[in-house]
Formats: sequence, C-alpha cells, structure tokens
Amino acid sequence: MAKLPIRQDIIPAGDAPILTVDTHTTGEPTRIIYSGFPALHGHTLLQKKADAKANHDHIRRRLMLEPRGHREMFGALLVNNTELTASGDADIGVLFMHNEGFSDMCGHATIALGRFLVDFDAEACPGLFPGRNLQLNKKTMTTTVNLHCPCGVVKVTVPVVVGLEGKLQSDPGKSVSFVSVDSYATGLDVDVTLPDASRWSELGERTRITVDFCYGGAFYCVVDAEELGFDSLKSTDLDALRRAAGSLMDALNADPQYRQFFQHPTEPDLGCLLGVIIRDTSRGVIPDGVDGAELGLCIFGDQQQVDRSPCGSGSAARRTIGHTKYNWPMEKKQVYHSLVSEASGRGGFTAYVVERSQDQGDASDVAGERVRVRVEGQAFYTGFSTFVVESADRISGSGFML
Ligand SMILES: O=C(O)[C@H]1NCC[C@@H]1O
Repeated sequence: MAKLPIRQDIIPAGDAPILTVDTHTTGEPTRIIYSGFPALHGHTLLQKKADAKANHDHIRRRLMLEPRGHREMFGALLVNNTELTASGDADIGVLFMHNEGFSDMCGHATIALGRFLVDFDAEACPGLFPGRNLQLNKKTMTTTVNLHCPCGVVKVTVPVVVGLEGKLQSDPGKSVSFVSVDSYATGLDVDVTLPDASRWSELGERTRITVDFCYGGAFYCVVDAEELGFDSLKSTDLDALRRAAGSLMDALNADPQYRQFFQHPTEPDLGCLLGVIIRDTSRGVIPDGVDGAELGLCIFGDQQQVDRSPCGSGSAARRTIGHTKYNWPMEKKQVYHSLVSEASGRGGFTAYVVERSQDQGDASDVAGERVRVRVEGQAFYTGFSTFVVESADRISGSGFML
C-alpha cells in the first residue's frame, strides 16, 4: 500500500485496499475502481457481473454508500479480461454500479473512462489493461478504446495530446465521444394506466399518462414533465419529481403488460427498466454549432438516484426517439442538458445518429429502426483514493444509507 500520511499500520479487515480514481461528468460522479476488487469468476462479462452481485455486493456498497460514498454515487469496475477482450473485439471490460446495484450501460462513466484508460500510468496500475496499445489518429489527434460494457462493445474516441515522454494524454479541454450499441424505440405514445397506489399529487385527477420507451444501451421510459403534472423542470421540487418517477417505475414494473417495452431481444439479464427520463423540451441552452437542445432529468434505479449529467445512455435513447418519432435528419445534432449543464451553460451532451444499424434484427420487438448514436461530453478528474476497512471497524465495511 502506498505510504500513508498517518503513523498507523492499517490492517485491512480481510479485503485488500481498493484504489480508485474519482471523476465527474457534468457533475455526475464516476468512481473508477482499478485495483483491489476481488477477482471475478466466470468467462463472460455477464457471468462476472453475476459473481460480483452474488459474492461481492458488500464491496459495491462499501464504495458507493456512506461513509465513503453517498446515495448519488456511481462506480465503474474495470475488468481486464472478458470473452470479448479474449476474442479481440474489445480492449477492456467494465461493470457499472450505483447505490442499489449494477447497471448495463453508462454513458457518463464511459466518457470518464475514455480519459482514464488513455491516461493511467501502467506502472502505478500493474496488470490493468495489459493489452493497451493506443493508436494515434494524427489527423484528428484522437485515439480509440473499445470498451466491453454489459450491453455490448462501445467505441470510445478520446482527443489526445502527446505529453510526457511522448506518451498520449487525454486533452481535458475537449469532449470524449462514444458510439453506443444499437439504439431503438420499443414503444411510442404508450398509454400507461396508473393504479391509485402508484399515483402522485401533481397528476390531479388523471389516471393515465402517455410515454415513450427506448433503448440506448439501457431501457428508459421517456416522458414530458407536463405529462407528469409538472409545468417545467426548472423551478420544480426535485423530491416531487423523484417521487413521481419512482411511482411510475413501480407501476411499469408491476404490470406485465408493459414488460414488452423493456425486454432485451437476446439477453434476459439486460431486460430491465433502468430509469425514467423526464423531458422539458421548452428549455435548453443551444450552444453554437448544434441544431437544438432540450432539458432532461434522468431518475434511475430502485432508490430514484438522480443523474447530475444529461445521462449518456439516455441521450442515445432520446436522440433515437428524435430519429424515429420526429424523423429528424441523422446529422441533426441535439444537445441534451441536465439541471447542472443548463445552470452552468457548460457540459451538455451532444448526440446525433451516425448510421442505421446493419442488423435490424426482429422488427417485431422495436417501434422503429435500430441506429447507432454518437454521444459527446466532458469529464474531469476529482480525486485519487485508497479505501480501507480497519479490522476494528464494525460499522462501515458494507456501507450504509440513512
Ligand atoms: O450516463 C449514463 O448513461 C448513466 N448515468 C447514470 C444513469 C446512466 O446509466
């Protein structure tokens, strides 16, 4: 363990110290775990995810929840050997985690990982990404990393400069981008009936609302703020929005008739509704060089975690809705703002369709064609940590959330 600033032999309780690099992407944290997490059993990334859930969830809780984290923390565990790194289809794997479990795609974390996977010092992280062989595109001054996420391979493009000793370093002043897996709408203008137990006060007397469902590496229910009974996203009580999103999620998960809108065509394990994205198309600062903007709020997971970023996988899903429902031209660049980027005028995610997917799969389970969406955003380093649990500490080993 690195030299500690205290005169104390920290005797970790069983587990090795865990080393992380902390980042934020438009305010949304990503705690990148690069050393100390127990080796995961299984050949495939999804098998390793199942092992992490079954046998090491206490460590997820330790790193995501208090006192080391908080209810809005997000994490990314690097996995340097998966079935796709073995086949050469990916460079390195990742498992995403948050305050109540693991998720299958995360765009804001992917943007942060793009920088870290270019920047990390191989000597400080022995064994991490052993096959790292970054190719420099001198014309665009970028390099790419093929990231194996649970949803599939995501191609990450990182602007770089040639830094110390001629090694590539990410350029903190430019946006990292990624091209996500096939994105497609699964339901447009779907009527949802809300049972009394799943209604919220802002609905008034209404018992039905109309929503869209879309996949952008994770499944989302996308709905306008007004449809939920809120006049906008700007001056609204975040807890009221959290309650409404939680009630809507409960109603969608409880009623089998809606299951069709978030079933994965090939991997049952990926068939879950990650969150609700509340849209306010009346707002959104339009930066130079883009065609449109909208404000949104991604509320995800069973604990209604609130994404501070515009949500990368959600931006891919929403841009796909623009393509499918509103027939936007593929090259139309839309900026997706969160409350943080709207307030600061910086950090919106730009998304546009780069291609129609070659394999349109089984058209019966989608509400429009499958497309590939590029999402761009900026991430920054915020800290570097060594996390331990002292052997006498009987409180914090598995985290807690009040
Ligand atoms: O940016 C994203 O895609 C993620 N942010 C939190 C919830 C989503 O997974």
